[in-house]
Amino acid sequence: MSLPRREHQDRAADEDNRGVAISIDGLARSFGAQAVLEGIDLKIEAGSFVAVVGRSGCGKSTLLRLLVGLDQPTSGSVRFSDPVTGAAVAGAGRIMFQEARLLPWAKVLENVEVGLGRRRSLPTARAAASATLAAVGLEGRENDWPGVLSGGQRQRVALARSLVSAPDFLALDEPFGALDALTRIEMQTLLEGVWLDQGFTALFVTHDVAEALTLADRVILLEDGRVALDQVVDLPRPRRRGSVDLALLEEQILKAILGSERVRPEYEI
Ligand SMILES: Nc1ncnc2c1ncn2[C@@H]1O[C@H](COP(=O)(O)OP(=O)(O)OP(=O)(O)O)[C@@H](O)[C@H]1O
Repeated sequence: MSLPRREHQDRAADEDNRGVAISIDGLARSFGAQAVLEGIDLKIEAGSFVAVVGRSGCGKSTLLRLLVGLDQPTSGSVRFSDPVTGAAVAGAGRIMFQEARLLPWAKVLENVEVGLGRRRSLPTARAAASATLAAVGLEGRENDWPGVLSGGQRQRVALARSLVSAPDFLALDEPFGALDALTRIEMQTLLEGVWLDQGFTALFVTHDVAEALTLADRVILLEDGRVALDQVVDLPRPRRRGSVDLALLEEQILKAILGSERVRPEYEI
């Protein structure tokens, strides 16, 4: 099932846009003597899609965990605010991981309802979970057990569980990293569709620079605990995979990550 698409530009002006603006100031996190994040300063526009890339261990997951309140910073702050009034709002973000982390003893629909927290006892919970499941292309699979689903279908359920509460911010930690190449493209298209439709602010961690450029308005490179590159991706959607524009940006970001002398010939344009 496909979702209705709205143009990105239209969505920015849409009063129903529910994304929050995020202001990250001097955010630092150390584990013992290891300073993982050393002072991250970022302003994230409400409803934007920001990708975070960087070498393994540079602190991408640590940043996401701090943003959704799964961890506390050593210093610095994160502020979520209403884009219209500027008033601070309590962070109501959700996070999606590389593994679906479904409850094996609960059916698909119940797994989605888990995303509602205490609101799952409301009479509207079941309908909300069904509608969200349909929006991720799993209509009719409500009563399946997670064990019978493919990896891609399990990630669809995980996405539905993240979205059912209508979050204003969604953090995604390599959500498609374990999927095969074709399923990954399908999931990227699905995610872009629900993001365009629902207007939440998205922060997406990936090792795959091409994936970041396909989806994001902005690509942030983390290195040595800081933002080493902040690249705006001002290309129309849906982006054409393999286009020259994307390839040029990919080369630039890979050079920033690997160092220009270490970019292998296949990345040269
Ligand atoms: N709870 C923790 N206790 C101790 N060290 C931690 C903890 N969480 C993360 N680290 C360390 O912080 C560093 C950054 O980890 P993080 O998972 O944020 O990196 P990453 O960029 O997401 O890596 P990858 O791309 O491999 O997933 C690593 O050296 C890791 O061992």
